[in-house]
Amino acid sequence: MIALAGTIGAGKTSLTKLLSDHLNSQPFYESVDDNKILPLFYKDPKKYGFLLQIYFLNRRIDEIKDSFNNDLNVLDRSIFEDALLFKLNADMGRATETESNIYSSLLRNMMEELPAQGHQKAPNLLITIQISFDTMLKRIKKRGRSYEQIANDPSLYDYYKNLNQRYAKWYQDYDASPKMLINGDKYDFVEDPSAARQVLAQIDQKLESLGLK
Ligand SMILES: Nc1ncnc2c1ncn2[C@@H]1O[C@H](COP(=O)(O)OP(=O)(O)OP(=O)(O)O)[C@@H](O)[C@H]1O
Repeated sequence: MIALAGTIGAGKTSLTKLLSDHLNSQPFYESVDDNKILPLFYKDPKKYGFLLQIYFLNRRIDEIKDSFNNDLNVLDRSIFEDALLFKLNADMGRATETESNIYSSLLRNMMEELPAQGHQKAPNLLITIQISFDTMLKRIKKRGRSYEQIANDPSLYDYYKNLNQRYAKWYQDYDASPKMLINGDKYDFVEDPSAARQVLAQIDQKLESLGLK
């Protein structure tokens, strides 16, 4: 499968739709609107941080299991980014060291590739959409999910800034599969059909070089 990555508002969900239509494969979306824990987490991150991670971990393992049968199925977020988000939250004092250690060890255990299993759990390709902090703020505002708005909670500004900064290093260090970057500032694939075509061409080229297409 192909997994999309990128910060909040990067356009993962939109690219999942575009790409799965283009490849004639199945998209896998993690529904944000049905997530009952997310608004609780934004209200009280210290209390709900760990629960939210366990929720996401469980959901993403489900997605991996459901999507493995086609190398070109598209997941709208990779499981590997959750660790980045959780580390940020732990560094901000929203999770204890014990919670953080248990999460890391659980993730490692769940993602371990076993010789007898039919398919690897890591994606065949990770596509990261990179956007600037400015674009991130604009997209979050434009989308308007109330609990994500800085206008309602000014402390989110620093959270988002820190998250955006951490993505560059996270991408550099990521080595669980082949990977590629899409410039989400330069290519507005949601609003501009020609940018969408260019992005799909870049991805096609990468898939061909990996023998997946
Ligand atoms: N592991 C996590 N820890 C904390 N919050 C998370 C985690 N994963 C997702 N979220 C939160 O869930 C919400 C949805 O995030 P996500 O980036 O998956 O979708 P999105 O914002 O719709 O992305 P896109 O616009 O790229 O499709 C955000 O508010 C984000 O902060």
